[in-house]
Amino acid sequence: MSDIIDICDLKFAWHEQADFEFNIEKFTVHKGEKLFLRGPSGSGKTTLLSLLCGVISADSGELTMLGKNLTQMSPTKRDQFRADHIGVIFQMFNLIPYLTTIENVLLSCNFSPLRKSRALKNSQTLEAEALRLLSHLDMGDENLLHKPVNELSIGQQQRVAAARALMGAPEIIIADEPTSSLDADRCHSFLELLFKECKIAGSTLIFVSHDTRLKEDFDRTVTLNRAVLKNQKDIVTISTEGAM
Ligand SMILES: Nc1ncnc2c1ncn2[C@@H]1O[C@H](COP(=O)(O)OP(=O)(O)OP(=O)(O)O)[C@@H](O)[C@H]1O
Repeated sequence: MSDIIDICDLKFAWHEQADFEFNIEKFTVHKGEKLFLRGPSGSGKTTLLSLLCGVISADSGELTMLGKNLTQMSPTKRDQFRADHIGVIFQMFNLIPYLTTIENVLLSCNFSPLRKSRALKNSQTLEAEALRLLSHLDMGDENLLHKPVNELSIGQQQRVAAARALMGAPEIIIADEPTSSLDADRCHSFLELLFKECKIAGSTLIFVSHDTRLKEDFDRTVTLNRAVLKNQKDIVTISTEGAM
């Protein structure tokens, strides 16, 4: 299996005096993998996702995605890289409340001609592709499509956020605790839909959750460990369960 993400000797601290430092010797994610990322509160899950999304940059080391070293890119190039190659599902979904379901899904293509052209390979128009994805996620009902998203239930908003992330078939989907506000049944059915769509799009999934019951459904579990060291800094390392 080829690697889609490769981290080598990466170091990151929020600032010089911070009591928290990332120190990742080696971390790889394979193409098409479904990865479950866990760790106690404060262990750095969101920080790692921010590094992967290029919102922040490592202090040293290498973070290579799709063969490109993000640590050598300018912030503007990283923003474009994220728009082209990464679909993000946020914990609070980050939908635009006054826009409709379909308008929110179309947003993904606004900043990426690449994703726009990929979406148009699947369907004749962007609207048709958004509708196709929303239908697969059980959100194709005409009444729901044209409703402002702040009038949708949490479960419905979550599926709109998933459709937005999947629009234009990005190579990587990053999901930051998207199921935290769902009951067990709805959580399971959401995961099934997400897995199915990632498979169709050929996307690699990195999924953060505190709910370790979900990990059985994933190819591999990665745990962030925060170790308190004598020099007052906590160093975060990574350990893995499951086949590499
Ligand atoms: N913007 C920031 N500036 C300074 N320190 C930060 C910032 N964001 C996070 N931290 C610190 O980095 C460490 C890791 O935080 P992070 O949010 O990545 O953990 P987490 O595992 O996602 O936690 P949780 O599960 O509670 O969301 C914490 O010590 C936190 O205080």
